[in-house]
Amino acid sequence: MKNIPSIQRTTSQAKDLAALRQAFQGWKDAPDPLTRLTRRLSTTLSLETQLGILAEEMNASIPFDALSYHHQIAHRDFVFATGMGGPHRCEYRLSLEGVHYGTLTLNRRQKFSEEELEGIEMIISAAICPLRNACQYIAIEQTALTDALTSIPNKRALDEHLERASRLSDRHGEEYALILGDLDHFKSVNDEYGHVVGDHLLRLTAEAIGSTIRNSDSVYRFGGEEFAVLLPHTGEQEARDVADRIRHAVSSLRVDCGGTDLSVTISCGVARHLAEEGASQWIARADEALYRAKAQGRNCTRVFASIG
Ligand SMILES: Nc1nc2c(ncn2[C@@H]2O[C@H](COP(=O)(O)OP(=O)(O)OP(=O)(O)O)[C@@H](O)[C@H]2O)c(=O)[nH]1
Repeated sequence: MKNIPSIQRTTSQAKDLAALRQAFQGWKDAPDPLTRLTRRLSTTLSLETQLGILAEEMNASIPFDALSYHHQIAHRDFVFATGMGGPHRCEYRLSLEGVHYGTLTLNRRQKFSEEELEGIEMIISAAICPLRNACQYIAIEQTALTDALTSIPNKRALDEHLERASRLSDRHGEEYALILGDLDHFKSVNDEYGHVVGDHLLRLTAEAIGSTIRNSDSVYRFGGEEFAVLLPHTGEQEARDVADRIRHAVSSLRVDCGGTDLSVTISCGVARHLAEEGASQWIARADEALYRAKAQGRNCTRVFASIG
């Protein structure tokens, strides 16, 4: 075993420790605005909460009438705004190591002085690293909830949304329906035309389903060639109609495979949410309905309630 030299305490170390103790006290009690700002920002990875803290701390040093922030993260617009505008504005494109992290705008009724603009830049410089971390956190979270092939939400996102829908349905009596759709004989598409064509068809299917449903509905890639659609404020009959529209949209897809037009069909199972039911039971009933649709000839819709 290697010998570890014994640690000698020197007078300079004692001084360093005293300075550390003093710095800690200062950091803990946060007398200066930048220390307080960075300390508060480091307590959260929520970009919204961070921007609220930034607005509060900024306003304490440089009063403003409105602060807004805009950034596109993982193809989605993130917008934060607080206060009401004013004719004078200063805008900052936030960036760190060449990467853009959004645009921050301050508005005020009075013009900003040079000293104030300098102060704003100092505050932004102190906040940029935590803001970068929060932006990256959103992007990572988004990636974890998105299917890489089709760019639509994945099964993990569906599980989260179904749990939330179950709770809302129980608490407020809102109607929710779930459609599970599974492409028919998809294995033979891969076998005959190859995985590249299969992948292309999966992307087209995701788009076709997405363009068939309302804005308030959401589509997910549930598994390999299986999709799910969650429909708020939707009863059984309405959900069946949506499933039939999805079937029509998917069967209308054509992929040109060197002279032959490839087409597919999809089978759908529908289940509305039942009181006190958790996400997994709800999915299981929709899956049961889908199983019936497959067993009863494919390219058709079956609703769980109508079984038996
Ligand atoms: N190209 C491609 N194929 C996939 C992907 N994920 C799953 N698959 C394929 O989807 C096929 C699913 O086959 P099966 O479960 O037998 O179902 P099926 O052939 O669609 O038959 P039915 O569902 O009974 O109508 C398999 O060949 C999988 O390899 C993917 O990401 N890309």
